[in-house]
Amino acid sequence: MAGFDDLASERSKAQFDVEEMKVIWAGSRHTLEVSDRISRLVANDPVFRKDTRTMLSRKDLFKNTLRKAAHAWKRIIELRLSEEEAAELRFYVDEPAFMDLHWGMFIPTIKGQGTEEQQQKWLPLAYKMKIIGCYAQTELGHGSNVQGLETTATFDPQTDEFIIHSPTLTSSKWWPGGLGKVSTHAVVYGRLIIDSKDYGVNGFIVQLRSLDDHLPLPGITIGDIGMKFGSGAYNTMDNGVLRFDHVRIPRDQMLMRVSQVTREGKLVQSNVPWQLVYGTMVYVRQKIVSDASCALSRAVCIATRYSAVRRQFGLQSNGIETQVIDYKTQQSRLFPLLASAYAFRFVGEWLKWLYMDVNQRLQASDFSTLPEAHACTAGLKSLTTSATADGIEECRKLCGGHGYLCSSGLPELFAVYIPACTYEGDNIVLLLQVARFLIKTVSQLGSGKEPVGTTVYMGRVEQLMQCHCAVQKAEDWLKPSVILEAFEARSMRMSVASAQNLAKFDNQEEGFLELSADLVQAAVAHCQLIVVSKFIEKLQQDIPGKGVKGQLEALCNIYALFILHKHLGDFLSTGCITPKQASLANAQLRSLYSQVRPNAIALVDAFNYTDHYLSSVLGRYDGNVYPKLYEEAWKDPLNDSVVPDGYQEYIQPILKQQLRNARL
Ligand SMILES: CCCCCCCC/C=C\CCCCCCCCC/C=C/C(=O)SCCNC(=O)CCNC(=O)[C@H](O)C(C)(C)COP(=O)(O)OP(=O)(O)OC[C@H]1O[C@@H](n2cnc3c(N)ncnc32)[C@H](O)[C@@H]1OP(=O)(O)O
Ligand SMILES: Cc1cc2nc3c(=O)[nH]c(=O)nc-3n(C[C@H](O)[C@H](O)[C@H](O)COP(=O)(O)OP(=O)(O)OC[C@H]3O[C@@H](n4cnc5c(N)ncnc54)[C@H](O)[C@@H]3O)c2cc1C
Repeated sequence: MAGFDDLASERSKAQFDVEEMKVIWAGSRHTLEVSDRISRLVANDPVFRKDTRTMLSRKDLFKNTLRKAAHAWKRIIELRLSEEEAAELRFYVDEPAFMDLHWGMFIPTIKGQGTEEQQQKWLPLAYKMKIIGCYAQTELGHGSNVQGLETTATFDPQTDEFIIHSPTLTSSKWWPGGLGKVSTHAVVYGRLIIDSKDYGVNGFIVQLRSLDDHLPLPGITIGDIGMKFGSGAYNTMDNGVLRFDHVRIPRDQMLMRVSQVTREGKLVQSNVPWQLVYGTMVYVRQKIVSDASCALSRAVCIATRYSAVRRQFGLQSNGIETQVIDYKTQQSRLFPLLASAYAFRFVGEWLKWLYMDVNQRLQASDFSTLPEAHACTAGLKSLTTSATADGIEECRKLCGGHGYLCSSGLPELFAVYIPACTYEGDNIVLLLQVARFLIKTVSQLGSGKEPVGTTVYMGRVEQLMQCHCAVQKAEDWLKPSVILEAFEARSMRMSVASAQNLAKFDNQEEGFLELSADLVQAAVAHCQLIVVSKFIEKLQQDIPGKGVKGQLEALCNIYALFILHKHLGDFLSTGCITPKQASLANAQLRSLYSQVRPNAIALVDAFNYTDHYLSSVLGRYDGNVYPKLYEEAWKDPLNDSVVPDGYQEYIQPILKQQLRNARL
């Protein structure tokens, strides 16, 4: 049978130890064990079925999500799951819900921005889910511009309270997940006003709904903002609207780690930088980078398996057609995405480390690495989510017509994923933050302040502005030092050119706006360098398992040379490489595709995804695509009856009309 045989035969061709690659992908043997166990637990639990999701009405879909969330919480308690296991369970349940915001933003905000006393008061309630919280920052009129928020929190010294108010329609909170129908509490961001003076944006814990009957508290108007893109998809989430009419909260519900308001109404700044008010966004952006590798690898797994099962044209001697994965065009679209999935996995791992490191330093009042952490999380969030959103759509096209069916799993994955390019910071706005950081770094070169972290390479500005790529033959592109130098030189030269152009403006802010499109490209170049360099660093670690390191080297080179090929204009116009070297890079890329080809199925098997998680007929582990596609079609509610509802009202009259016309 086609499919079964194809995938079995592909697996037998693998030239590396798949089980060891699974460990590399998971991060450790322990993580693999946890993820494997929990994914099976979820797959075998009927409550977590997801095959009807795209066909449910919004109300039924939402109720179904509530049921799953409640069941997930019950299982977490019953099985005494650790935090790590609970997070895996949430991952494999694979349905955005209010819990994500409660655990992913509300709790981290209290931890990061609350004082010790505030943490002691609120965290136990939140951990036991006696309250459910969300993160209410964005407003109808302001999302990207956080300093432009309009909600006010005015201190009333008479009662020792803040009055939370929405002064305009555009100040209505708009978008927060979990807010619309579920959350009992929110961290609300608003302008702190004391004695008519505006002290900028701060976070406040506000109770929204009664803990007895879930009704909104007096002065609060609250609801869901409506259907979003795609069927199923992110519509499991109750993104909400919220307005305050002079709602009073006690003074101690302002999050006071960064600044405190005293009983007398005095604002006292602590020694931590005010940017910590933005801290939750740094945490979540870091998480989003790891999630990008999951979403991309999932799409790539589906497209790769299907490409080995699908056959078109080119009858071989045995009378069967060619597997589409053997077409070079298919490989040149698919394998860079496979390589990107691995690249994002490793840069995500590194970013997690960076975040932990900065957090530890913050606890010890060392704030020196905060700007670097902000630039890296913002830039990599932007780079990886944009590439993943595009990559999922490319995987849909790689699956031809069947990729457009919901049963392929790709339309819903795309619809769920694409808002990641917007939430936690619009991707362009975030790249502009990176650009500011780069321009600042360049402007400080030669001032005695050495660049640190991911900008260390800028310390070699003279060498990087002048160096010439040493490639003479295609294989030279396999040397990590050659690749690194080309990427460093490109990024350096683009940042320096932007800084030089900026210097021509009398007004730097005006210049920044005028040059912003170029600045964004410089930021992309820097972020791509980070991804390439972290992949290369990963390969310098001890990597056990037959053939594993070789496969990862091939993927690393594919990622780097694919990016070089895609952004050839940058590399050529900055003089980092010559046209001849570009064509050698392309030749090397083709040869790398041939190297990966026999291992492609094993490389996606290493993600260790269950069929439940993939939820794709095309990506099934056994490759049994056609019988299952056929079977799925019959499950559509339209096929419940042979003659459709509406036949007599709408089809029959047309047919009869045509009959009369024909007789005329
Ligand atoms: C069943 C139970 C299961 C349990 C387990 C569950 C597990 C779940 C766990 C985890 C899941 C995690 C995932 C969570 C789900 C994700 C869903 C997503 C939901 C979406 C949420 C949102 O979207 S929230 C809203 C996000 N909003 C934004 O991102 C707004 C973007 N805008 C900004 O960030 C700022 O406005 C901007 C930075 C653009 C501009 O700031 P501004 O102050 O106006 O000015 P600027 O001059 O540019 O900056 C000043 C100064 O500050 C520096 N800086 C800026 N930002 C930061 C920062 N974040 N950190 C540090 N520093 C920062 C900037 O560089 C400047 O510095 P200097 O140049 O002055 O040195
Ligand atoms: C699914 C989803 C879930 C969300 N969940 C939450 C949540 O839980 N809590 C919460 O508080 N918020 C949430 N948000 C809101 C989200 O954080 C904002 O939508 C996001 O920060 C982008 O802001 P915006 O919508 O104002 O976009 P805008 O800033 O209005 O962007 C519109 C366009 O303008 C461009 N633009 C904006 N500023 C600049 C600039 N300075 N220079 C150049 N171009 C610019 C952008 O690139 C974009 O093309 C969510 C959003 C979505 C889609």
